[in-house]
Amino acid sequence: MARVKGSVWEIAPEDVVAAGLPPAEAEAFVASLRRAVAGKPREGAEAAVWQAVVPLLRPEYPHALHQLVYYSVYANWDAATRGPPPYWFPSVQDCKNTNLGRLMESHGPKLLGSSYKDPITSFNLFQKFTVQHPEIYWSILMKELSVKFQHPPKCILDRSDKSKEGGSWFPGAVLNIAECCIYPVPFQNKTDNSAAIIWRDEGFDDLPVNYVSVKELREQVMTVANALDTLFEKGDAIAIDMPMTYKAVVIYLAIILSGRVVVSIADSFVAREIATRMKVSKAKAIFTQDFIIRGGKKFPLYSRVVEGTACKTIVIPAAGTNVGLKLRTNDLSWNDFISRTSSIARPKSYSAVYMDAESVTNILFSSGTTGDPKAIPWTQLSPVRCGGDSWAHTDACSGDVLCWPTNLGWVMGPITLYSSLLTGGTLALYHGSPLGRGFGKFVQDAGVTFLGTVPSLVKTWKNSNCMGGLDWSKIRVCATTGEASDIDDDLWISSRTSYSPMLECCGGTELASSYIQGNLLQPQAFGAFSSTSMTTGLVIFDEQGNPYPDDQPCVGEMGLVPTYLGATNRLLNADHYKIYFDGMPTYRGVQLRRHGDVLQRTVGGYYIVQGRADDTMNLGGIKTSSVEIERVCNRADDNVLETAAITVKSKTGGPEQLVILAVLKDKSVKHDIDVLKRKFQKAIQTNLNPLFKVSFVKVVPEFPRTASNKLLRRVLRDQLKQQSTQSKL
Ligand SMILES: Nc1ncnc2c1ncn2[C@@H]1O[C@H](COP(=O)(O)OP(=O)(O)OP(=O)(O)O)[C@@H](O)[C@H]1O
Repeated sequence: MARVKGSVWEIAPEDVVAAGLPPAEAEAFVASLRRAVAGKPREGAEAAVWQAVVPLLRPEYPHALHQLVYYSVYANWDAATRGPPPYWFPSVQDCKNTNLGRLMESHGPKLLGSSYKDPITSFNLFQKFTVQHPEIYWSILMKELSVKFQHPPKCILDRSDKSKEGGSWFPGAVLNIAECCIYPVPFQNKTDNSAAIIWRDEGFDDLPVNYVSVKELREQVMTVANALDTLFEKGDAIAIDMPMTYKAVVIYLAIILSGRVVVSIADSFVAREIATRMKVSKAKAIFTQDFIIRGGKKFPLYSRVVEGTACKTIVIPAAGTNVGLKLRTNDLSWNDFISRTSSIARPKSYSAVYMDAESVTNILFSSGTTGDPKAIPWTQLSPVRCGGDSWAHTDACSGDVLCWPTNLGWVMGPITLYSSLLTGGTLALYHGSPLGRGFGKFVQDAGVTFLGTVPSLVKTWKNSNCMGGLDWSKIRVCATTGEASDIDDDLWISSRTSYSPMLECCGGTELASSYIQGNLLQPQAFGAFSSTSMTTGLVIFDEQGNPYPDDQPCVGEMGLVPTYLGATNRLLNADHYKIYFDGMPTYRGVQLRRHGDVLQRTVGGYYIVQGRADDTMNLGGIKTSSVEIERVCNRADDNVLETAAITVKSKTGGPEQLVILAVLKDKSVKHDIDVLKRKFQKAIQTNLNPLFKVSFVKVVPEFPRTASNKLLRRVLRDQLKQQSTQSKL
């Protein structure tokens, strides 16, 4: 961490040298810094000062220099009275060229009357309008996506059936959402020759990237759909357990195009987890690879899958054209599967199977952070929500190349697929590990314009410094999701892309989208969400279930207004009502939908996720969240990679005791637990509450995580509970 100054005016050449610039360059840098801030008020104008100095901060500069400037500019910013410090600002001119800005310019005056000013000034007003009139918003937005109905819906939202908490969306509509992804769309400038997918295999980092055109994608999807018809019934559930390669995307779309249901299983699961997911979804078959090639290593996949299921398995070779092992009698290699279309007159043509909007297209599983993973059916409405939210919030459109390293088994897989293919964008897929330089080189060579991440990935890139020298200048928007991000890691990635906005996204598999999300029409602050998403009604309530007023800073559990396009109305392995509604407070006569997150609404209307309600702790009578404590502890010592805060109760009862577990960056460096404890204690007392007392600190090699890499605090709590019987806890 760089030495931080009390203000940007105090930065001297020696600080810049200490941050890594050569002396001659440091002199020039400080001179331009002084010129940039000349005449700016020394107090209260941090945002203007930051905007003035950002153009000087080149992506290739050492991170310590970016830290020095950013933290010095905001050294005296009081977040309690001013909200989180903004680092990215929309301009009136640029925002009129964004998807949402254009939409607001065309419809704002009509919908909001004289209250409408421009997309920046009127953002909040417009968002509120979309909550009250989701039908109007979605009817406008549908014209921007490549969603084509075979029969149009009778209306957008029918609220008459009171037994349906979320209402009926698009009643009467008939379509096939996969078909909507694979045809040219003139108004999106999408032709048969446009790139639908760009991909590269790990290890081929110096070869040109590969392109799949819209026509090629369509023909491959249709061939697979024809092959599926030779083996399976309409409506069958077919699983995919393999990396998110371009072939996996072809298979995904073909299953849906042919009127079947995809069962998404992340490729990291062990045989037992595969078995559970196959059973719950009643899948008839599974697509997989012989191996997974990742980070230069070859991991068995087929053997894991067959240990988990007796279903027919279709095996794609991870490398080359032939499967690299012997298959069970009933299983098929990819080549044998495709050759089943050889007797079909036109194997590359296929008539899509049209279905109701509410038909299931995909069964996904939640991460299982709070308990057993839920089996979540996505209908044809869920992709509409994904595409619509990406169009509006991350500005996905024709010309964009979208990359979000993930898997079709995680919600971000299908979201990224639809966000690219329904908005006219191109999907970028790296077949290999996203942790190393090879991935970063792909981002550069594919011309990625939108880069999605999860916090652990950014942390790895930053700490290994593996992306040095790469040109990521085409990236115009970054995004992060999954768990709370680290402000300094976000600063790192934003600085690597000339301070493009790093949009926070937080939602759920069962929502098919984010309920809070950044956008390009509001100033962005690291680690904070600038708004609820379009049409999302959100209520933060106190422990008695009383809602806080909309415009008031507060902290509490949140609930959603249930009329939420794309959200589930059933689960396959649990009682939907019990999980999402039972015991929830009502708001304006409507029972809220549970999501389980604790949110802080700050001054200025930003949201900060404080973690799951289940992870809330009570320290000396004060309710606080683990995430909040971890945020300050992560920065308490340079050798701390990450921390987990949990509380334990002694067997005899009494107050909850705060335990901080830490993973160190350099595990070979000797650490002193008492010093670490003092540092955590000081950081918590200075930044959060002088009354919070750290009872115990433990250094561990790594944290238990869900397969999607989310910290499992409930497992840590259980482990500590067991240990506490013997230890001094
Ligand atoms: N950007 C983010 N910042 C903080 N937390 C996030 C962010 N994105 C997602 N999350 C957390 O992840 C949750 C959504 O994850 P997901 O849908 O996979 O289900 P889960 O809650 O992890 O699993 P389960 O429902 O099985 O417990 C959010 O509700 C939130 O708690």
